[in-house]
Amino acid sequence: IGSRERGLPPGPPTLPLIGNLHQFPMSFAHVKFMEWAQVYGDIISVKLGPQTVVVLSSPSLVRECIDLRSATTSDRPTLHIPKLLYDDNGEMSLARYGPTWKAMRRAARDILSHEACMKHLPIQHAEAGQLMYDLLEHPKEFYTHIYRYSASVIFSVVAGIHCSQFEGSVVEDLDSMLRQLEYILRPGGSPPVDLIPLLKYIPSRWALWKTKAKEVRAVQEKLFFGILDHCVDRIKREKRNDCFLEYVLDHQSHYGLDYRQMAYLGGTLFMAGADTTAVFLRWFIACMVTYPDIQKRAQQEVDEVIGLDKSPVLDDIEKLPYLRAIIKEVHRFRPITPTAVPHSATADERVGDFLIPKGATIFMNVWAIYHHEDYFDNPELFNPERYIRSEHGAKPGVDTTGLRDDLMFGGGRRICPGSHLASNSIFLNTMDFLWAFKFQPATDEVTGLPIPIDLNSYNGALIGSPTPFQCEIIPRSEAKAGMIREQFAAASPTFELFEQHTSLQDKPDDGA
Ligand code: HEM
Repeated sequence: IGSRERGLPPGPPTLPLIGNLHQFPMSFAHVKFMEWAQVYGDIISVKLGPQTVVVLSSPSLVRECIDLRSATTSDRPTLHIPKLLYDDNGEMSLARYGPTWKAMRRAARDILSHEACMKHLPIQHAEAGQLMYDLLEHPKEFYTHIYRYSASVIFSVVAGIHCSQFEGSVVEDLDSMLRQLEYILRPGGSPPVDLIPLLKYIPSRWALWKTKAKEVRAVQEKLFFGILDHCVDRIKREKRNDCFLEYVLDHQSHYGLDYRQMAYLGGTLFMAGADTTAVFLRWFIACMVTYPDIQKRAQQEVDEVIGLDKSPVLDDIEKLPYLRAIIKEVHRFRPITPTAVPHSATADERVGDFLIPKGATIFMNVWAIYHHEDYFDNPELFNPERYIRSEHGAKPGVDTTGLRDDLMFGGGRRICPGSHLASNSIFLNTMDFLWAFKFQPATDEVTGLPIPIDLNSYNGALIGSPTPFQCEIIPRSEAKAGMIREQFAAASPTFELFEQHTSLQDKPDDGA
């Protein structure tokens, strides 16, 4: 036990019984995996006791193992804490590859496909308008405004609930639950139960992680069931607003989902969709503040294409190659989920000379691929120009097999189903931001000097959010500030299609 079996990809030397357990990174896993890839190659294996972890660090390997062989590499590893929270298949993004996951995935696709997302554009536009208004009126709280925006888009589309404010709304409930979840999943938050299975049998009174998991489970149940109950109640009151959960309730037997699975399908979408888009937008702002010349050039492009007397619409993005290059570069430079979400193999797979054994956990190290010197010139430099020069931003003459601009959304059958909704938000918001505002460093009140943003400072968890930073967000003209206020006021009829109450404790207005 612990030693690397014959045929496995190479990796760091192992110790008897524990393998590489003593070296396995508890945070910033993408960085350690990349260091190992630089020594042992683009496919490595790491032993955690008897368990094998394979890490892929080249686009062609991701294509071969994750995309082309997705029939056998689309499972998820079973981990102790997620199991305490969701049993085996309760939560779609961690569910085993099987009938329950397939049913949830089919339902999610019906609301998140490219075509379906076109129907969500009016609410995305209206929400984007509120975000602009909030940034205009209270720019210092931009972290919260961005989070409210991205969560409220998902709540509107999935549950028909528009949250006009963070405080006292389901957005705040979701945020507080996600922070509790992060707490129990944090590195060192529990002993290595998955690696030393005997620990699972420690009685709850001595195993704090079990108590905490129970608490989070209860909070999630209250939130997810509360929202689904709310949709049922709305249908009964004949106040439908055509949200996704109403549709799933109507087609329950078609999807084959029970009440709990429907509630948790909604919950998965809230959890997977809110933080991710918000994190991208924060990185975008951080990069614009840090690189004023790039910001200026993008603003020139936006001004030329969109003009001064109208605000951007989604189709404008096609005419903005430089902004599209910036978006790709932000995704490359600071991928939101640097190691994606691990897959697991359901059969032995041979890759070149190596074996990926059945049951192995497979990471695609998006970070290592996007920072690979064989593919990208000076990968640590934020340089959108690379995407103007070549399609995937790669060095000239490099074999780009498998290099996709959407590697940050994962791959194979588990690829992110929310990518269209997320990309539409990102296109709309970044055009809006550049059209309306100038982003610049905050000023240190004592020294009077600009406060730089440290682009290397972020949390090393599954989602790599930049450490909270300050900046100044200034309207580019009074005329634009006026248009933002007018557009926000004009969005009221769109918001009225959704429920306006912001907390599950509030009683919805039944029009009686
Ligand atoms: C920029 C924003 C986003 C990024 C970078 C992102 C990234 C990812 C990644 C890397 C995965 C794992 C894919 C794999 O296993 O290969 C994933 C899965 C998932 N994402 Fe996203 N995501 C984003 C936005 C969203 C949004 C807006 C939603 C929902 C509306 C969403 C819903 C999901 C779900 C449900 C899964 C689980 C899929 C499965 O296991 O079958 N994501 N996402």
